[in-house]
Amino acid sequence: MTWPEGFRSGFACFVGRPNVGKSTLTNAIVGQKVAITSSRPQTTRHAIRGIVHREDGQLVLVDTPGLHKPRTLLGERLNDVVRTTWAEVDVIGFCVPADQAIGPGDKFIISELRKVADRTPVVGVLTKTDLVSRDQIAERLMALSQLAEFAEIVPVSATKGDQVELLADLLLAQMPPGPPLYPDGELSDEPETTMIAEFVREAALEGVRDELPHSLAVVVEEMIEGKTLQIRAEIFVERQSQKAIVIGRGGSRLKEVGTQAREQIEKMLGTKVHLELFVKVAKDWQRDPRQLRKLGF
Ligand SMILES: Nc1nc2c(ncn2[C@@H]2O[C@H](COP(=O)(O)OP(=O)(O)OP(=O)(O)O)[C@@H](O)[C@H]2O)c(=O)[nH]1
Repeated sequence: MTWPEGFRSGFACFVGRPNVGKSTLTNAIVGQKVAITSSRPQTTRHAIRGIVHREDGQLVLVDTPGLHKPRTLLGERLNDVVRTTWAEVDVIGFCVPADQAIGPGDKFIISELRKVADRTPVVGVLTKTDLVSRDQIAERLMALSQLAEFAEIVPVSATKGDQVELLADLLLAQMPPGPPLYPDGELSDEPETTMIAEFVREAALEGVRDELPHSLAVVVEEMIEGKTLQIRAEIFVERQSQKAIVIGRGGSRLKEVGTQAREQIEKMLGTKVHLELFVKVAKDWQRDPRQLRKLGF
């Protein structure tokens, strides 16, 4: 396989105590729209939180549950999952918040990190820098640097967007050379996305096939991971009259379509799904190349 010269790709995760800003940072790095491929990524067993597509590389951010002091067997199992993730990613971002002193919780995590991933580069991330003074930032950076051997140390504010780009650069620099792991941009290349769209299409056509011959297309716009997988899909028809058919009296048909499609999707993915459907009129979409591509033809 060939890929652009100098291209890097791989997996990263953020670790740290609860509430240090890992999720906010992930969203800031990935951008507004956290476009998740699915609950079952192909190259990793871990939930993907977001993918950064860049000219020079691709950064896949994965989720890890928090590490706890195990008190139960379940706690131990959970910690095993955490450790497996740590051992499998290419770089780890270790987060501590600028508005709190480094404490025993941080030291515990770092020592555990070192046990399972002693060769994985760790980038020290000082989060929430907008909450403190410059002096305080400098002090905290010093303290952080004494905690462990970090490949890099960087102060960021996810809410202000300060240094977030730099952090992405630093993480990417730790990735091995390699091709993109996931297709860029639109989700339509994902086999699972295609299948989800197909389920919705099938359900929408059920019983009204004759009234809507072929003039119906479905695009999965967004999938967001969570306790339930949130899917937002758009059903495209050509004319206003067709829109009315799909929606039905008081939205009754669309509701049925949603229920039927959701059940199929849940069966396929094995997770709970919240499916939101929108019906749009795309006039003459069958003759517009740009629209066609968007609709996956
Ligand atoms: N001022 C400020 N607040 C932030 C920043 N990043 C996160 N926060 C806030 O800190 C809180 C925790 O942020 P999360 O991103 O949920 O933290 P987390 O580490 O993912 O938390 P867990 O999921 O519990 O592990 C939220 O109220 C955020 O709004 C930041 O850069 N600046």
